[in-house]
Amino acid sequence: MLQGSMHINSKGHLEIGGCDTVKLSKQYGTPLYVIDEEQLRKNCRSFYNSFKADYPENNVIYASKAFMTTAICKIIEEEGLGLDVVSGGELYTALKADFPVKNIFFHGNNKSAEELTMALEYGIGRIIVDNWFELNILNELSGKMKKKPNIYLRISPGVEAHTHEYIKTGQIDSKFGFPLFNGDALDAIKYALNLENINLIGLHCHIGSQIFSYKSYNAEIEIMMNFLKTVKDVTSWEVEELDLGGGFGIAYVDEDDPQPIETIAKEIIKSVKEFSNALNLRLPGIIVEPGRSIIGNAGTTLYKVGAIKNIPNIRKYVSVDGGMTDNIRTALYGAKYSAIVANKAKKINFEKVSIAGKCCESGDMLIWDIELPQLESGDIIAITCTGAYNYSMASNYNRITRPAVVLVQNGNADMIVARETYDDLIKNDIIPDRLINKNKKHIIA
Ligand SMILES: Cc1ncc(COP(=O)(O)O)c(C=O)c1O
Ligand SMILES: N[C@@H](CCCC[NH3+])C(=O)O
Repeated sequence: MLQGSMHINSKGHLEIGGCDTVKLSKQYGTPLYVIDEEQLRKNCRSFYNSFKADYPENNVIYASKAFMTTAICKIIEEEGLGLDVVSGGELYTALKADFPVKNIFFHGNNKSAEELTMALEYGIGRIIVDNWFELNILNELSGKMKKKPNIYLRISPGVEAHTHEYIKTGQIDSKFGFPLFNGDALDAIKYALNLENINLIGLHCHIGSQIFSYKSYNAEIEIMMNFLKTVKDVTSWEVEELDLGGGFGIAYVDEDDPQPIETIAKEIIKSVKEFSNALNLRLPGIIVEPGRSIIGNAGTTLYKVGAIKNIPNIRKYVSVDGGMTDNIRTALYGAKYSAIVANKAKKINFEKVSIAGKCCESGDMLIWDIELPQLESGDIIAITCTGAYNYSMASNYNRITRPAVVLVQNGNADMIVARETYDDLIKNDIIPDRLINKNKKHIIA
C-alpha cells in the first residue's frame, strides 16, 4: 500500500519524500525509521483545518506518545498544533525543543510531585488531573509555588471504542479518570471548584485508539453533554473547554477503512453544537488529541533480509535485522502491517511469507502471512505505517540498539535521531569496585 509521497522510481525502487529508500538503507544502515515530512504536515493540516474552521482557539493537541523527538516538536509547532505529554521525559523533550509552553497539555494517571512541580514551574497550558490524589497534591503544590494552573478533570465516561465499534459501560473498569457512573466525577468537580489554587476550565475524556467511525465519538459526546447538563444544574458551573481525546484510526492494511478526519470532525462539531442547543448549555471549545493519525502513515521502517527458513507446506520465515525491539505492536496487539520490497517494488513472483524479527522470542514477528515478491537475503523490506507507537515503544531487549530516524522531503534526508551504539547500551552500567579485577586486561579498550 503506497502512502503519502511514496512512489516507485525508474529503478523499481521505493522512494519516499523523493529519496530512494535503497540508497537510504545503504547510507544510514538498517533498520531505519523514515518519516515522510510532507505526509506528516498534511495530516497536521487536515486536523488543523477541520477543527479550526469552527473554533478560534488552538485546539488540536498532538499526542506526543505516538512519536516524539525534538525535531518533531518543531514541525508540530510550525503547523500550529499543541502538544500532549504524559511524563516528565516528554515534557522535558518539549521544553528542550522550545515548544510554546501555553500549548502543552499534561496527562497521566500518576504524575509525580516532581513532574507536577516541573509543569507548574514552566507554566504549561493545561494539566489534566486524573484522580483525587493528584487533585490534592496539585492544589497543595500550586499554593506553595503561588501558581494557579488551568486544569481539566479526566472523566471516565463508560464508553470503550475498538476501531469502529464501541461498548457503553465497557470502560468503567479503567485506571484512568473519575468515573461517571458512581458520582465520583460530579463530586470531583464540586470539590475542584472550591480549591483555591487551581482553575477548573474543562473536562477531558478519551475512549480508545484506532477508532474508525464518528459513531463512537457521538456516543462519547452524548454521555459527556448530558453530564455537562447535570453539572450545570447542580453547580451552575459550565465548562469552557471539552477535550474529547484522541483515537482517530488509520489504514494499516487494505481492509482498514477509517472515515476521513474531515467527516469525523464535522460530525463531532455538529453533535456538540446540537447537544449544547438542546440542553441549553454554553458551547464549549472542542479539543482533540490525535497521535496515531498525525504520524502513523508518515512512518516507514526499512529492514534488511537475513536468514530465510522454509518449512515446506507450513510457513516461510523471512528474518530481518530488527523486530519487536523497534516495533512491538504485532507481538503485543496482533497488529497488522503492509510491506513493500524496496528494491523490488515493481517485481511480481509473489509468495506467501512471514516476516520475523531477530529477538530470542518466538512471538517476535512483524508480519504474519503476507504476499511479497520472492525474497532473497540482502533485500530491503519497507514496512509501512510505522510512524506511531514504534520508535516510542522501542526497547533494547536482547541489547539490540535502537534504529536511527531520518526525516525525508523533496529529495533530502535529515537524520533526526542517531542510531544507538553499543556504548549507549552500557553507558549507565556500573561495575562495583569489588567486582573489578585490576590485574585483568580489558578485552575492549
Ligand atoms: C489521553 C489520550 N489522549 C490521546 C491519545 C492518542 O491516541 P491516538 O494515538 O489513538 O490518537 C491517547 C492514547 O490512546 C490517550 O490516552
Ligand atoms: N500504544 C497503542 C495505543 C495506545 C495509545 C495510548 N493511550 C498502540 O500502539 O496502538
